[in-house]
Amino acid sequence: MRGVWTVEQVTAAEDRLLARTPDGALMRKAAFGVALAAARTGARHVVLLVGAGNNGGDALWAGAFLRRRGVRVTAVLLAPDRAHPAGLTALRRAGGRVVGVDDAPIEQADLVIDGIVGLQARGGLRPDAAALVDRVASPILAVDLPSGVDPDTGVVHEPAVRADLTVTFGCLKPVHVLADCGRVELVDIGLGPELPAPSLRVLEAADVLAAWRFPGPKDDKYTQGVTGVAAGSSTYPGAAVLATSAAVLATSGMVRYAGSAADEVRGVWPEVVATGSVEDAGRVQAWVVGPGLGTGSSSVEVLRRLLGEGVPLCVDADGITMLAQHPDLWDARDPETPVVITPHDREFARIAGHEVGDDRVAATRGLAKRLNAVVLLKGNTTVIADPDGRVIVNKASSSWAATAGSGDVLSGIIGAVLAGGADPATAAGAAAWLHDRAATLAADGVPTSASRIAAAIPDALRAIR
Ligand SMILES: NC(=O)C1=CN([C@@H]2O[C@H](COP(=O)(O)OP(=O)(O)OC[C@H]3O[C@@H](n4cnc5c(N)ncnc54)[C@H](O)[C@@H]3O)[C@@H](O)[C@H]2O)[C@@H](O)CC1
Ligand SMILES: Nc1ncnc2c1ncn2[C@@H]1O[C@H](COP(=O)(O)OP(=O)(O)O)[C@@H](O)[C@H]1O
Ligand SMILES: [K+]
Repeated sequence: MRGVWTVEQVTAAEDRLLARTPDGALMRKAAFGVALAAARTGARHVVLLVGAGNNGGDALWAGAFLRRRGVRVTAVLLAPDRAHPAGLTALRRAGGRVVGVDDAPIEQADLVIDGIVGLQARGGLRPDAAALVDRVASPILAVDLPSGVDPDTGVVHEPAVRADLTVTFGCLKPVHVLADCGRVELVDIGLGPELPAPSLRVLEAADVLAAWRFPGPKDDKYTQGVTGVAAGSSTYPGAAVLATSAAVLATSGMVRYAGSAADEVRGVWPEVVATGSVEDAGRVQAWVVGPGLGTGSSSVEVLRRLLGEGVPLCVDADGITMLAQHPDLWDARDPETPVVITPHDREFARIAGHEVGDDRVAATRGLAKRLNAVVLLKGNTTVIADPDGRVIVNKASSSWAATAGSGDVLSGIIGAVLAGGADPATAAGAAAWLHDRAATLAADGVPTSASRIAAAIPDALRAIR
């Protein structure tokens, strides 16, 4: 698990660290990390874009270190009267060239270092900076974060820098897990002891494995957690097959299916215990409800019944629409029963009563608190919020999951991990992580489909075991 801290948290921690470190030491440490990363690219001529603050200071100091290694360095000052004085002196002493915007040798650079703005960034690039960035054809190394991208929300305020590599300091900030920063390198500046509990978390392979339930010598088909799937309709039997497939492939215990697509499900998966209705389904340890289910009165009653069963529930697709249309459905639920809802943006708007907006983390966190449910907001970056305020973020490794029915697969995986007994937010996070890997594996560089994503679940799991 990796932690992510907001600008406010980082700034407070840096203030405490600054108070007990010699003047300028932190910046030089940070800048040295930038210089090392720049040197590793093999660039012979580095152009620094230098803004008014400490972010520009980092770039200037990095330029000084690079110059001492024999690299040609030209600093372009965007705010000449406010450029970091010590950094500027260091660069000049090392033999670096300093020019104004009009003389920027952008086209001659092998590497451009973006020191325009850092943690204090507000809005997009100003016109003079934007005009320079527009001319860049070489790789760009962003200091701390790509300028023009909001540090806390990851919103890209055009025009913005598109970085190939971002070198950040002390800890990851939200921008690094919410936006495209290229490859992200973290330089240790000793901030760790000053940091509070992280604002966001990113799961790693080991966390995903730990959330999964694998059979041991004492297990049988029931003890690993039975997953129930209530999905599909005569119009959408495919959703039932997809969600069930994912549940079958994600766990080795038992999967029950209840609904009107029992024949279709049985035809694909003879091992699934399929019945026509949830009343006849038998006991499960978690339910997936909603994909392709429809929103008519009988579907509403299915959802009401399952919300009252007292087992963890993943509510997706039509299930979310029904919760939005009939808020009284929540009354059927014991508030202690974990519920995970998995909206995409339009479903989010339906159930929240407002658009997601720019701050996807805040929106997801707010809805989770209001509904007392885990909310998984889908997209290229999936945000998972627990009602207690904890948030997991999963940035996709590819966009191949943007294909019809892949959400049904995700809900099946979530149900399986929930049935295995994982904490609901962790289950949702681990499922999103694995779903993304399965999509990337299934695609292998060319378009794929939801069935293939489901079929790649075992390979995705095998790759991390
Ligand atoms: N505080 C510390 O201990 C450390 C800070 N470091 C660096 O310091 C940076 C933060 O420095 P600052 O607090 O000086 O702030 P910045 O360098 O982020 O911002 C500088 C100025 O740019 C202005 N600005 C905001 N948005 C802009 C935009 N879109 N275009 C142009 N200008 C804009 C701001 O109003 C501010 O006055 C970090 O990102 C990091 O690079 C590092 O040296 C590590 C240590
Ligand atoms: N651009 C994207 N990059 C990566 N993953 C994506 C992207 N767009 C959607 N996804 C993922 O694909 C799945 C789509 O789910 P959903 O919108 O419910 O589709 P459907 O209703 O067709 O099943 C979600 O897991 C979502 O996070
Ligand atoms: K920057």
